[in-house]
Amino acid sequence: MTATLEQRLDAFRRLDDAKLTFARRDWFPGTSGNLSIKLESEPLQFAVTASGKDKTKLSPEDYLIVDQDSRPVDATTLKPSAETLIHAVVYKTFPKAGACFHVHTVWNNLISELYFGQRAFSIQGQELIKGLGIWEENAHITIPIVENFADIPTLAAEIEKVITQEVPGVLIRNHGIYAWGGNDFEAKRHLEAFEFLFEYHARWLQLRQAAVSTTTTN
Ligand SMILES: CSC[C@@H](O)[C@@H](O)C(=O)COP(=O)(O)O
Ligand SMILES: [Zn+2]
Repeated sequence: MTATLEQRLDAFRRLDDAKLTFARRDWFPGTSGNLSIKLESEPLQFAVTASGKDKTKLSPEDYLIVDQDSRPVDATTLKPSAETLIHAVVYKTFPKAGACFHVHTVWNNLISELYFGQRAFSIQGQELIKGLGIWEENAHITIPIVENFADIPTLAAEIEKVITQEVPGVLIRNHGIYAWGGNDFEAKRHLEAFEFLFEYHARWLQLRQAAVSTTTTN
C-alpha cells in the first residue's frame, strides 16, 4: 500500500508543527536534527526531513517519502536525511512507533559526555519520568548511549542492538538523541521529558559541586 496524498500532507503538516516548535527552542543548531512520521507499516513507508535543510524554516522542499530501504518512493531531487537509516531501525524494531524525532541539544550532549565510557545514563524518582509513559512510583530508567560512529549503517546497527521497549530513546555520544512514540504527540512528549531530565541532572550535578566546594573552602 502507498500512502494517499491526504496522509502525506497530514504527515508534512505534523512535521511542520514539530519542527517549528523545536526550532523555537534552538534544538536544530547548524541544520542538525531530523524528524519522521510513519505512513505505512507493511511495507514500511515514512515521511522524513530532507538532508541539510535549515530546520528553523518552512519550505515546499522540506520532506520526502522513503521506503523500508530508506530510498525515496517518488522521483525527487531531494536527499533524505543522512540518518534516515536510524529512523528505519526504530520503525522496524518497534512496529507501534509512529514518529521519531532527533535533536542535538547542549544538555543531551553534556549528559552523554558526563557519562563518557559508560553505555547508559540512569535517573530515578523524577516526576517527568511519567512523561515517558512510565508510571510506577520512584521509577528508575536507563537510557542507552552509543558511540558516535561516522558510518551511519554502523551507527544504526549499534542503535538496533541497544534500544528497548522500556525507554523510548537513545543517546548518541556527543551528537544528540533519538526519541520515538506511537505518534507525533507522544514522540514530542518523550523528547521533552528526556530533555528535562538531562538538563535537570546536569544542573543538579553543577549545583552539588558548587555546594561541596563552598563547604570545603569554609
Ligand atoms: C550539520 S550537523 C548534523 C548532521 O551531521 C546530522 O547529525 C544531523 O542531525 C542532520 O543531518 P540531516 O542529513 O540534515 O538529517
Ligand atoms: Zn544528528
